[in-house]
Amino acid sequence: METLTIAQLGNPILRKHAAPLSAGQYQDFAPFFKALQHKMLEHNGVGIAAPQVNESIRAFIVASRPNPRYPDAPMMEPTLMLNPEIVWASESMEKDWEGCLSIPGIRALVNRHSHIEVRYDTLEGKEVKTQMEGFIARIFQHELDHLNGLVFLDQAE
Ligand SMILES: O=C(O)C[C@@H](Cc1ccccc1)C(=O)SCC(=O)c1ccccc1
Ligand SMILES: [Zn+2]
Repeated sequence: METLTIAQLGNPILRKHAAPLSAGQYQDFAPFFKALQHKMLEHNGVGIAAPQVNESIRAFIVASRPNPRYPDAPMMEPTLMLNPEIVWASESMEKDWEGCLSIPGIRALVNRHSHIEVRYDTLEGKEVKTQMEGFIARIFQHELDHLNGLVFLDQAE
């Protein structure tokens, strides 16, 4: 298991637009994605994006779970999402608290779309299209920002 370190705010990699992966590369990155998930769990994250561990590629993990801040958050298996996109976003927005593994100790209120429709590829190269709402939609938007060189403080209220 390669040891990864989490880039902190100020590291220019967090401000880059991450590169898409070609389907032929998915399996090559399998060991890295295992290490990425391990790192997220080590830090009790509910998500993590590849650029946060210095790999500027369009991949992240979403792993919602109930927690003190979001007691009714759904429990979901950590899900790896490759080349993820939002294909539709609701007009309605919701403000709630977020944290970031790259900006420890800071919480901020962030406005996010309350409902989104997303698409992404799985490691096996299968395309998934699905709707998200609530805390999962929030995590997805937070992680997608990381792929586009944004952090939650950029749109904090
Ligand atoms: O930096 C990351 O991408 C991980 C981040 C994801 C995230 C948390 C809260 C809202 C949206 C996205 C974290 O997991 S930070 C860890 C943490 O602060 C937290 C954990 C559980 C619930 C809420 C925050
Ligand atoms: Zn973050």
